[in-house]
Amino acid sequence: MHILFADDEKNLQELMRTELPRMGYSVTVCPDGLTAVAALEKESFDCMIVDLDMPGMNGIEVIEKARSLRPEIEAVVMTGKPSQETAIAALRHQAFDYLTKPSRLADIAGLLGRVAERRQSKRKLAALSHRVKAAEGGSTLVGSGKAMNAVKNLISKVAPTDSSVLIRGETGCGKELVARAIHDASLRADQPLVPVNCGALPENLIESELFGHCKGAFTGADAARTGLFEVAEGGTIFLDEIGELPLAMQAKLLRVLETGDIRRLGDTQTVHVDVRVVCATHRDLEQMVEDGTFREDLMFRINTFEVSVPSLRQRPEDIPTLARHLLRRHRSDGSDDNLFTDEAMEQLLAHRWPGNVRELANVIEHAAILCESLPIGGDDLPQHFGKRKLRKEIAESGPMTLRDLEMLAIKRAIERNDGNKPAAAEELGVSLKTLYNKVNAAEEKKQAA
Ligand SMILES: Nc1ncnc2c1ncn2[C@@H]1O[C@H](COP(=O)(O)OP(=O)(O)OP(=O)(O)O)[C@@H](O)[C@H]1O
Repeated sequence: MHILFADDEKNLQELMRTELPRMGYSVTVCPDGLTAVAALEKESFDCMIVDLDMPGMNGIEVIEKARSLRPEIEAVVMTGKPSQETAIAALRHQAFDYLTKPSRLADIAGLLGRVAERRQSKRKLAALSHRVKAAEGGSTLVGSGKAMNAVKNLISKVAPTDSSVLIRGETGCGKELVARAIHDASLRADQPLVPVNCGALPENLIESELFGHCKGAFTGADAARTGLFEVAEGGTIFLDEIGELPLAMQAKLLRVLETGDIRRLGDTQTVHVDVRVVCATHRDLEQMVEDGTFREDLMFRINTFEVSVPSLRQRPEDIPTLARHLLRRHRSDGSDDNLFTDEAMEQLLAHRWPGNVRELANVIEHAAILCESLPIGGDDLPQHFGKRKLRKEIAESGPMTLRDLEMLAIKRAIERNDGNKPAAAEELGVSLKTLYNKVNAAEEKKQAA
């Protein structure tokens, strides 16, 4: 670590000049606050140790200046006249620690070891966030067709408020991405966004996951655990698949949303949390209310605003941009305006996408792996796109007899299997003999005609 040491005591300056390098750190020693600020303007430091009482500019003023010049720096305050006021001032300026003089070198070494650990954790966290972002593909909502623009417009209006939002849409259409976009455009953007998949949590664990538990609250609760509502403090909790929440939990969630107070399992005290709630579902909540499986009061509480994310079928105009964007998650080669052949793009546009953008993302990943050099061609797409081609041919061919239809399916299966008839028969679920009989019968019919 590179350390800035600022103190007007000459003997301390000398001591640090020799001892800090012996501990393995490089150091710049300054005799007063103004020189320290000048050093901060010139280079970056991992940590600064500043004396509180220095001529010209005191330690707190130096820290204040450092916060704007080098926001990442860890600050340690040193003083020969400790007082409650100076300790509070140091805390307010987010000082890492507060040392009283005279300090033992062993204490300073221990303290710098802790600073180094914190720097390392911060770096690891930054690297992890970077990896998570890369894996999730960032939070950019791709799509500029009318339907998607309406969604973006609504997001920009609701994001800055603190209202609850209910995001609706088919599976894989981008509900979580919309939740991220709402969080990122809100005043809570610097605080955590905590996604919870209510459908993936076992019923007996939901309460402790959301609200936490005390040690010994139930068999197996060997240690206290912080719930996700507390983890999201100051930020947003995203309750995905809210329709899957059991009725008993719905009642508890409603209470939390109304009071902002949570109670850890096994605790007698409540804790107040400041968390914005964004929920999502692909289920028909109104129908669930009618069926008695979703509480009406909870539905009213969570849907102050509703954002409906269109299915991919409803916005085919976004498929080319989305396909290019998703391909760029895996491939950086090729030229942006020639990433897919016309045939491949036609197949993508003709598909119905029941799994929406997630299905498109999977298809593109598959193609990105298979395709050696871009553009992606029709053959790089998964096999079921061939079946889709069949559906398109049927749709376009006008009236057909059942026999014609059967022959078309046989022809395409043989093509797909590169002329391998046993494989085609297996795919069609018939014996090889039946396949030959049908092909021969069709040939005879053709010749007779
Ligand atoms: N408009 C979009 N722009 C870019 N990527 C998108 C878009 N919509 C969805 N995706 C991508 O598609 C995948 C699925 O999206 P997401 O998880 O947000 O869907 P979901 O509706 O929350 O799914 P589920 O219903 O299964 O919870 C993700 O990889 C996401 O990045």
